[in-house]
Amino acid sequence: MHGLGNDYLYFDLREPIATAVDWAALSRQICDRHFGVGADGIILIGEMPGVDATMRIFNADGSESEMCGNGLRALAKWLYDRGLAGSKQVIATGAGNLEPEVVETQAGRATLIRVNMGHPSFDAANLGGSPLIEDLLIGEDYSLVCSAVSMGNPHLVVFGPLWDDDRLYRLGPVLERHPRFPDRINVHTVEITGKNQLAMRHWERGAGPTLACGTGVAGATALAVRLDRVTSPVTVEVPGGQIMAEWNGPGTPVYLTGPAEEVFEGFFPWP
Ligand SMILES: N[C@@H](CCC[C@H](N)C(=O)O)C(=O)O
Repeated sequence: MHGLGNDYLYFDLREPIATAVDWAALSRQICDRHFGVGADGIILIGEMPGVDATMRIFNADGSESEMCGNGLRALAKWLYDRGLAGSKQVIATGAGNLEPEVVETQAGRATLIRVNMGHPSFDAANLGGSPLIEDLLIGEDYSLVCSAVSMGNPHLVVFGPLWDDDRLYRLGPVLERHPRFPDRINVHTVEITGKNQLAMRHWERGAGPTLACGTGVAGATALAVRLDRVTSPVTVEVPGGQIMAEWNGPGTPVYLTGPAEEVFEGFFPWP
């Protein structure tokens, strides 16, 4: 399934499987776009009392993340389309219990999902001591003004004209592994394109360039509102399409509204 081209392979683990699986290794292997199926990561669907489902996400390089915004919308669609949950859901993630709601359907299938993504955190402690904005030194004599935000997972935002491929592919991996962020970080170039509009490109931790990053959109929108650069609601243009983000300031959660699509279903031959 995918949300705006940010694609994941989902494993339904509500019935436990007999084999012990190295999920990190499986993710690396199956997400390879030439030697595997190809995806930005894998998502494990599980069960737990009190919620509609649980979700774990591994990036294509095998690293595990706390959360995935596009992946969560697609999981909500999966549950809804199969009659496993209603339109208002609660899904347990590494970033806490989050609440997707199916807001549009076609022929009984979810097409648009609005998600309460939880509260953004600009708290220094979440990002290895990074303040809201700083001059991040890259190499010996080059620095970038960056902002950092956590949506359960960490994001670095660089406001300014949208980076071209050359800049994204050069700076993305360097910033992802900047020593300031020992757990690595998702990197976003963000251009303010209107009072209620942003354009973004992403270099994701563990996945590289992706067509969309939901938690990144949520975090960047909260930062842009907090810095008085846009007013909520905000339409965000990402390489894979458009998504809507809302944030009404400190003490309130970020909401994201966007599509999700299912591409195929199959059976995995567990050894
Ligand atoms: N694409 C996702 C985020 C996936 C995890 C991320 N790469 C990380 O390591 O934190 C989204 O839509 O939020």
